[in-house]
Amino acid sequence: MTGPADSELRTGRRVAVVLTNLGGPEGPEAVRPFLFNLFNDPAIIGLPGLIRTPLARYIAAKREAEAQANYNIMGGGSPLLAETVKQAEALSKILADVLPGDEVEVFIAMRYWHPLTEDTARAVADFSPDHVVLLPLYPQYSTTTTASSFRKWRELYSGSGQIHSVCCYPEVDGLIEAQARMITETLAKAGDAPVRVLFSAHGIPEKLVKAGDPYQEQVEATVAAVVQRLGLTDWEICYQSKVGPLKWLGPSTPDAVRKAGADGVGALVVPIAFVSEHIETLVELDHEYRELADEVGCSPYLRAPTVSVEPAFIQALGQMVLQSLATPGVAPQGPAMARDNPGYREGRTLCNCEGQRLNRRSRVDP
Ligand SMILES: C=CC1=C(C)c2cc3[nH]c(cc4nc(cc5[nH]c(cc1n2)c(C)c5CCC(=O)O)C(CCC(=O)O)=C4C)c(C)c3C=C
Ligand SMILES: [Fe+2]
Ligand SMILES: [Fe+2]
Repeated sequence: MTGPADSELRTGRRVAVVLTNLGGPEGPEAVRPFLFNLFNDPAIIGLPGLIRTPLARYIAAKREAEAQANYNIMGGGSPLLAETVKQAEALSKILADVLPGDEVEVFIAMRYWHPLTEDTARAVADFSPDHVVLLPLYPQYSTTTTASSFRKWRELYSGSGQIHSVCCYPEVDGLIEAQARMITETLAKAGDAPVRVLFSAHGIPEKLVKAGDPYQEQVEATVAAVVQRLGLTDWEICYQSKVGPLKWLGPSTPDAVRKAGADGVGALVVPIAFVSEHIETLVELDHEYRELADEVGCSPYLRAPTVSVEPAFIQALGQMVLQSLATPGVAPQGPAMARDNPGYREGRTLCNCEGQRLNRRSRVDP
C-alpha cells in the first residue's frame, strides 16, 4: 500500500483506530440481552422509547429460543468478535509499518454486545489519543449500522482527540479485489456446471431506503464493481435475514435460490455486505439456504468466504485510516461528526461525506 506523503509523516501522535461492528452473543445466556439491545436501538425500531423498550423486551424473549438454536449450530455463540479481533490485529500490523513514528492502537466497539461502545469509549479515553479514527466494518453505509454506531460513539465518548470517521467504502479497490478473489476461488469448485452468482446482502426495510438510506445504492455499487472486474454475465443481487412484518428490500435470497433452481443453474452465494463470518453466513447461508437449494434442485450450491483478513482488504482499511488522518477531524461530540446524516434527514440519497453525491470512488469522511 502507499505510505504517507512526507508532509503527513508527523511523528509522535497517539492514534486510536476504532473498528465498529454489530457484536454477537458469546453463549446461550447472552442471546436474549443481545437481541434486546439490538431491537431497543431506535435505528432498528424507530418508535419512541416508551413503546420501543417493552417491544424490544418482548421480541427478544420471543426470538430467544430460535436464535439460540441457530447459535448452537456454531457451538453456542457468535464468532464475530474473534473474527473482528483477527482483523484488528492484521490492521495493527499494517499501521505499525505505515505510521512508524506514531503510537497507534486498534480498538473494537460493538454496537449490541461486548466489547460495547461504552467500554471501548472509556478504554480509548484512557489511551489519551490525539486522533480517533472511526472505521466501520460495514462497507456500505446504513442508518441501521454505521450511523447507529457513530451516534452511539458521539453520545458516549468524552476523551481527547480529533474525531475522524470513514463513513463507507462500497467501491474501494482493495475490497473489490478481495471479493473478486473469493469469488474466483470458489467458482473454480463448480467445474463446468453453470452457476449464477447471487450477491446476498443483509436486508433492511424498504421504507428506510425510501427515506434516503443509501445502503441499497451502495450495495449495488459494490456489486457493479465486482461484476465489472470479473466480467460476470449471470448474476443477481438479493437480500437475506428479513426480520419482522415490514416490507424489506428484495428479491429475497431464498427466492433467488429458487429461481436459480427453476432456471437449471447452480448458485454461488457471495456475502457482499459482510466482511467476516457470523450467524448470517455460517448458519443462514451455509445451512438454511443450502437445504433450500437441495430441495429446489439448485446445484451446485457454493458460498464464497467473506473477505476477512485478505491482504487487499486489510490494506484498504489501512489506506482509509491514512486518508482519514490526512483530513481535519472534529472535536469530540462536535456538530460535524455524522450528525444523523443530513442527506438522510432531508430524504435525499446522500451520505454525510461533505454532502457529496454517492457516486464517488471512495468515500472517506473528514
Ligand atoms: C450489513 C450489515 C447489517 C445490516 C444492514 C443489518 C440490519 C438489520 N439487522 C436486523 C436484525 C438482526 N440482525 C442480526 C444479526 C446480525 N446482523 C448483522 C449485520 C447487519 N444487520 C450481523 C453481522 C449479524 C450477526 C451477529 C452475530 O451474532 O453473529 C440479528 C440476530 C440474529 C437473529 O436473531 O437472526 C437480528 C435479529 C435488523 C432488524 C436490521 C435492520 C433493520
Ligand atoms: Fe442484522
Ligand atoms: Fe459518507
